[in-house]
Amino acid sequence: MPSRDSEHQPGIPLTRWYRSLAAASLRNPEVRGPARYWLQLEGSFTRALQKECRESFHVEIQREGFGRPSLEEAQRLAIPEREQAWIREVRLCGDGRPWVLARTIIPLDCLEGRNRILRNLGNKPLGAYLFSSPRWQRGPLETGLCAPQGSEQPRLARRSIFHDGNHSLLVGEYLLPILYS
Ligand SMILES: C=C(O[C@@H]1C=C(C(=O)O)C=C[C@H]1O)C(=O)O
Repeated sequence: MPSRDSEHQPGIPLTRWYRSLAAASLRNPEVRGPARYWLQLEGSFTRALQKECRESFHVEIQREGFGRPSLEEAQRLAIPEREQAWIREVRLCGDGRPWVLARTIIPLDCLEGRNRILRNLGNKPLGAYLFSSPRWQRGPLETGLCAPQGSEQPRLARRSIFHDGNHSLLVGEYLLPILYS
């Protein structure tokens, strides 16, 4: 069954998540179009975007701090419903314009020890940290269908959990149409 996330903050669209691209395609065949490459890319999204840039790539923080994840996110991460987490929302920008919105939920127990650095990433891409260490393993990619907003807002998204031993964090990436059209 797809899961519906209904408590998101402004900027990140309401999104219905599917276990696979095939399952999402039954609702919206657009996932099989040019966006498919980005939805299924296994390696670092940051690195792949950097390669597409002609001039520059940067991460722009939209929101970073403690907050309450949505109920759906808490369930996905198997953390208590009302527990605070570190929430990071950024725009990944190529050649001066945003290409992707990203929302990351980092549970409290994932911010301890060497992972304390996750609270101080600032404009450094999270992907660079996650993919620089073999400790972090990515779980399966989910495909998201976003509630309709403006024509320049995300319609499609991807999400996965990264695991470091017993600790997990949830990274959602929302593709702006300019990335693939
Ligand atoms: C997980 C990755 O990290 C990217 C960088 C992010 C950030 O800096 O907050 C957020 C999500 C990703 O798009 C990746 O590069 O694959």
